[in-house]
Amino acid sequence: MNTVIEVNALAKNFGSKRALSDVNFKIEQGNTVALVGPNGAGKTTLFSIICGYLKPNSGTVNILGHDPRSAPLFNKLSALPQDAQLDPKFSVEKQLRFFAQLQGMDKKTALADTQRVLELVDLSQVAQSKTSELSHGMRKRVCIAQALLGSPEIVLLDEATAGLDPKNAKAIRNLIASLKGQITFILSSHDLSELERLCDTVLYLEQGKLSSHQSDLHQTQQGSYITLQMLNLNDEMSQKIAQLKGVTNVKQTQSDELVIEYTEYSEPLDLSLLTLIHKNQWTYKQIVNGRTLENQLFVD
Ligand SMILES: Nc1ncnc2c1ncn2[C@@H]1O[C@H](COP(=O)(O)OP(=O)(O)OP(=O)(O)O)[C@@H](O)[C@H]1O
Repeated sequence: MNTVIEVNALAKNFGSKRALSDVNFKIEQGNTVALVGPNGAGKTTLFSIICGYLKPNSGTVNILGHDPRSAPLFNKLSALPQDAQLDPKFSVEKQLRFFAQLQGMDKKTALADTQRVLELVDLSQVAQSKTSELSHGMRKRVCIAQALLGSPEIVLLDEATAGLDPKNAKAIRNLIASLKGQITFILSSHDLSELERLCDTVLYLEQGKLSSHQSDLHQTQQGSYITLQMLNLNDEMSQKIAQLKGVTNVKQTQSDELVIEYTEYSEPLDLSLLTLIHKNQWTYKQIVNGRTLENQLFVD
């Protein structure tokens, strides 16, 4: 695997405010990375440094073997900033064509690529509309289309689906999923279930520090946990589940949800759980192998 982004001892201050402190991580080619953390954790600052919009106070960032601001990265890294703006006076097609030509495409290629990316975000029908005539969600999708112009190797999307209705949010998730592996994505979002479905790596920032860096999110976390949602969950159920062979810990994470930690035993735990539920005539809503990203990050 090739490392496409390497960040070492990164720090960024705004005056006396320390926004990032000693951040270190590596991202491999084709990873889909979730950048998560509470408000003010430093996500946008980190994005801005990787894109070259901001300079760090100290530390290094290496992208495809180059400094963030260097010419060889032109066209290889693109980004959708959180507050991306379009010019309201021009049509969607004209703006995207302009950005494509800025990337060095001739007029004909720029038009073809504009049409390609508009199709990807399902907006071909508004190509001739001015961006001021579009809804917020449509403008967001135009900005995503812009980030996909050319053939970027790395795409950073800050809150790509924020403000989109469920159908369009799903379409954008499907689009990202379809490009997974070909493009290295870094996605920032407060929607953990969305990131969980799309990402294989998570960077968790808290108060400017990277407090968790997990690779192979799904592979490493599955297997030793089961997340169980029960109807009318009560203490007796938790206690009986805790007594099953192989179970090492049972934690209630929501009013109807248990996260069960276990070590492998000859009988699969999901089977013994189902038998126990059936025997006691309890009703379960869902049994899932592994833990949700939310439980991985916020429940010890
Ligand atoms: N231009 C700036 N001037 C001063 N302080 C700033 C500036 N930009 C960010 N900060 C501060 O740096 C810290 C990190 O901000 P940042 O915007 O990177 O957080 P974030 O994780 O993106 O937050 P959110 O989830 O709310 O978008 C915050 O304390 C913020 O107030």
